[in-house]
Amino acid sequence: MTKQSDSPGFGGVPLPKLGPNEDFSLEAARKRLGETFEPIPTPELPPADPDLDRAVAELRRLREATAALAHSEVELGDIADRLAEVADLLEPRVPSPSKRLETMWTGAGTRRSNPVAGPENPLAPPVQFYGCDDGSVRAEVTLGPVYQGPPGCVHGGVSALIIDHMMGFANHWGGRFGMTAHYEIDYRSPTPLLEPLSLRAWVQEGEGRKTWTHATIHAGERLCVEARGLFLEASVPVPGQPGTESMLGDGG
Ligand SMILES: CCCCCCCC/C=C\CCCCCCCC(=O)SCCNC(=O)CCNC(=O)[C@H](O)C(C)(C)COP(=O)(O)OP(=O)(O)OC[C@H]1O[C@@H](n2cnc3c(N)ncnc32)[C@H](O)[C@@H]1OP(=O)(O)O
Repeated sequence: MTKQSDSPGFGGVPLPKLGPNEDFSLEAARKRLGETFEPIPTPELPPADPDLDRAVAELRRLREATAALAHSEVELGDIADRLAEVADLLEPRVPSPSKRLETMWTGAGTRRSNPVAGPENPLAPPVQFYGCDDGSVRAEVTLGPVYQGPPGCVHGGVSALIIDHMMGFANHWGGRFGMTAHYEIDYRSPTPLLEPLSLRAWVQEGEGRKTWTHATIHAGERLCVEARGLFLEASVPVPGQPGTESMLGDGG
């Protein structure tokens, strides 16, 4: 894959080291997370086109940059025109949103396109999860200003999004599946932007259709967020495939 160009940052503030720039090799991850683990045994997840992930990674750079446009010295009219040019080029050539919902459920679709870990989704940080021997899933991520809630801190809803997804992934790692039926979150201390956050989730208990799962977000040693969720195994109709139902968990 072509390396994403290094960004000098905007307005003199270095950009956070977001997912696409990180070294996701197993060795690097082991060093970062400091434990014995293997990556989630997903099938190979190659992009449909070798330049796909790079194109979306560039969109992420734009996302961070546009979030800072209001306080920049750039000529905004020119920027708006150039961005419109790219959008005009893309829009007529990409599938409709409903068609996209169908392709998301083929092959590695949901894993590559979900809003937390999907490399194909510009909204995703993206977070790369690893499955550990102890049954938990872990990840490390640094979030930038687009995810801000309180001053300098991650928006609570963004933490909830990440937590919901990682509990789902923990279920998957634990061989259990389900729709989120209920979850509760305690925000124990502010969750900082621009600092590495350690994410962890694990299945606490499973019985019949029900799975109870826990998750935490730490900044260093400090606990920022903890959550408990109840997941219920359920079949969901798959877009574009009438009569097909997917048990959550087999879509990747
Ligand atoms: C999604 C992508 C998957 C991709 C997979 C790729 C591979 C894996 C890789 C990566 C993992 C990705 C992870 C993604 C994570 C994202 C997860 C989400 O965002 S899910 C969307 C939000 N959730 C909904 O939209 C549910 C909406 N709700 C429903 O559809 C239903 O309410 C449902 C299915 C949850 C339950 O409905 P019923 O009719 O089946 O349940 P009843 O029969 O009423 O209850 C069964 C039991 O559960 C209890 N129950 C039901 N709801 C409860 C609740 N809210 N709180 C407490 N208990 C509840 C009941 O009291 C009952 O308990 P008693 O059997 O009597 O003991």
